[in-house]
Amino acid sequence: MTASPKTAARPKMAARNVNVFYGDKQAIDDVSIDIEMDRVVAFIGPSGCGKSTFLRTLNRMNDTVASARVSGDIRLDGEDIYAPAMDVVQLRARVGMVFQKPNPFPKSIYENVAYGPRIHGLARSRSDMDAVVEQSLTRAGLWNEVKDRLSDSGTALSGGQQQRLCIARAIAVDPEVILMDEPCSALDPIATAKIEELIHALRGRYAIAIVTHNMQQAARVSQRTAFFHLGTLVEYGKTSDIFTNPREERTKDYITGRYG
Ligand SMILES: Nc1ncnc2c1ncn2[C@@H]1O[C@H](COP(=O)(O)OP(=O)(O)OP(=O)(O)O)[C@@H](O)[C@H]1O
Repeated sequence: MTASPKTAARPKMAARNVNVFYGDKQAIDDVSIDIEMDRVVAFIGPSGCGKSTFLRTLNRMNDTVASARVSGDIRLDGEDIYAPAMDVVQLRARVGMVFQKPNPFPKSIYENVAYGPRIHGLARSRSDMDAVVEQSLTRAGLWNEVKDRLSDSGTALSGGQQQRLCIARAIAVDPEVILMDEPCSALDPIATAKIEELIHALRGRYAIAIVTHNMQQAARVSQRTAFFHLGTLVEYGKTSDIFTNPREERTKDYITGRYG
């Protein structure tokens, strides 16, 4: 189905008629959606409905799965991200990703953030790099907690701090879109609240898509919600409408906890 709520926002990414197969098994069935600038879209739906698979099509992370095959059309600012000429390393800098389990490199806090800008040539000098690291950690809400121990290992931080470090790492290469795949599922409620505050703070600067199992979280952090079921996009619209007045019976059943 095609789903694009009436909105003045500019689509940053446009997916049309996207299908994903793992071998013979179809995981995503004809999904079309716009990901808008300055907004957070939450992908919700029961386990196995294809949320992560669809999220991963948006920066070609499915390329890393040998059996995965993607068809359809996905554009970033009008540019076909599956075109043969697309530089996938560049794409993944423009469309960054934060995973379920925080995965800092086994390197210093500073190096975790500096690594991407260095390989993308985004800092010309040590002082440039220092500025990028400070700005990224500040935007990720972590600077004050780590500024006096930048040479400590990233893996020595708490889980919530590690996840904010991973967000700083994504931010450091100046992305346009940030994809988050259940970023709080390994975190306690306090660390989760910090990530949710951070998502609010980042909203004006990036287009953000978040997969979450937690419907309260979807309601708190997103302005748009996409409900997936059995690989299809059942309903997409304003978060307040999806949660208070869904059009589809299947959406209503899911948000009222009838299944999932
Ligand atoms: N690497 C893979 N190889 C084969 N099948 C896969 C692979 N990854 C996912 N699938 C299948 O694709 C379907 C969608 O999975 P996906 O992980 O995208 O769903 P999800 O909605 O994110 O689930 P969850 O909420 O449990 O994380 C499932 O049937 C799953 O078993």
